[in-house]
Amino acid sequence: MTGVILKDIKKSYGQVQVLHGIDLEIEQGEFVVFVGPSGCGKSTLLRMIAGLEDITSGEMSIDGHVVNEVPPSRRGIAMVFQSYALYPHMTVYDNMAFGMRIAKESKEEVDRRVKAAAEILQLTQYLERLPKALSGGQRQRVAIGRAICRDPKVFLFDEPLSNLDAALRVATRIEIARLKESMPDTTMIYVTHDQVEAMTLADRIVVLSAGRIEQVGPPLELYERPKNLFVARFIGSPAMNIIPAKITSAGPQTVVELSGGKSVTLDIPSDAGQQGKQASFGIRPEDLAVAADGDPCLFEGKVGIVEALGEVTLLYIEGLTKDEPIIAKIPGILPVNKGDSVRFTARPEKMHLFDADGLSLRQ
Ligand SMILES: Nc1ncnc2c1ncn2[C@@H]1O[C@H](COP(=O)(O)OP(=O)(O)OP(=O)(O)O)[C@@H](O)[C@H]1O
Repeated sequence: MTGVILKDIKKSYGQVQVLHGIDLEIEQGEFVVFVGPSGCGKSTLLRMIAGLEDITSGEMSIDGHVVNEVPPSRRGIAMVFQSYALYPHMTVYDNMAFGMRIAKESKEEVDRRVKAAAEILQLTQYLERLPKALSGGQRQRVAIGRAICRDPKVFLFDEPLSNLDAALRVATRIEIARLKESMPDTTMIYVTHDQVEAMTLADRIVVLSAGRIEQVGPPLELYERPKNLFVARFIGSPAMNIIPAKITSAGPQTVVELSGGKSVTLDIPSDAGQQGKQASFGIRPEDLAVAADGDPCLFEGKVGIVEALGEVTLLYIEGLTKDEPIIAKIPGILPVNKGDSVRFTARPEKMHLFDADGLSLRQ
């Protein structure tokens, strides 16, 4: 069964078009995360699903019904924002019960739903407290609890963790993962800037750029098989290294010459028409390794900066690309110093190649 369908959804503010035709089908019970650079239209799209923004053109359905003209209160959605917006003079219990009391639910039903939501979110012991006596993470859980009590068909989250400090973010993210498990039939749509939230919570990630969808897929598919340079650079942190290259031989395997002169053979096929064309070679920092004797050398580079984090060492290698250094993320502690020359290797299946238009040549 389908949860939310967007067909050629466009949005303009006056003369400025911010969404250029979004097509997306979200299954009932799916957890979908919207990511993309600031200003790409994530929040606008979410607010259009909520009914807080008009749809300029296109068709939107929720649960099989076209909702373009349906007001927010009748869409069966609940939304959790960055700012928790709790009533400061009401207890946690009353904050969560408020919407149901307005809707004239029976006292027993209100009590049942508040207690069930508090149980899911581990808020039972805080029900009599006022919001000011809670941490930021607990307050956000109350805001989520209030939304659960409305028993929505679709749950919308607009960067719900961005006001929390690092430790609370992790704890609350885990609460949201648990919430997803406990509400398997509820469709969830979540906007975030945070890679870890997107990678860990999503069934599918939607990558947006300048009001268009770049790619939709499960997190690891986007990580391992980005369709284009934009997604390759956007998913993963530190970002994928991109080295300008020229295709010197096309065929079942492709041979490229990296800027710097090194020749690399990739297990990626290319058409004869690619011969002689410019391309971009991609390798993730975590897919680079220091070459041992006998390993094929991908390239040799001089180390500019060493960041020893204990768990991993980040090496910034200079001279291979004009603007940004190549980054290598090597597990553990490495006896390497600034100025050392290091030979790197990588497994062929971890290499990426993009044509002159930025499209991946991997099938
Ligand atoms: N009410 C408005 N009037 C005019 N332009 C708007 C309005 N709301 C948003 N925009 C513009 O629409 C574009 C998309 O904004 P939106 O808030 O959806 O981006 P976003 O991807 O959520 O960004 P961020 O990650 O910074 O929150 C931006 O260029 C923004 O300036």
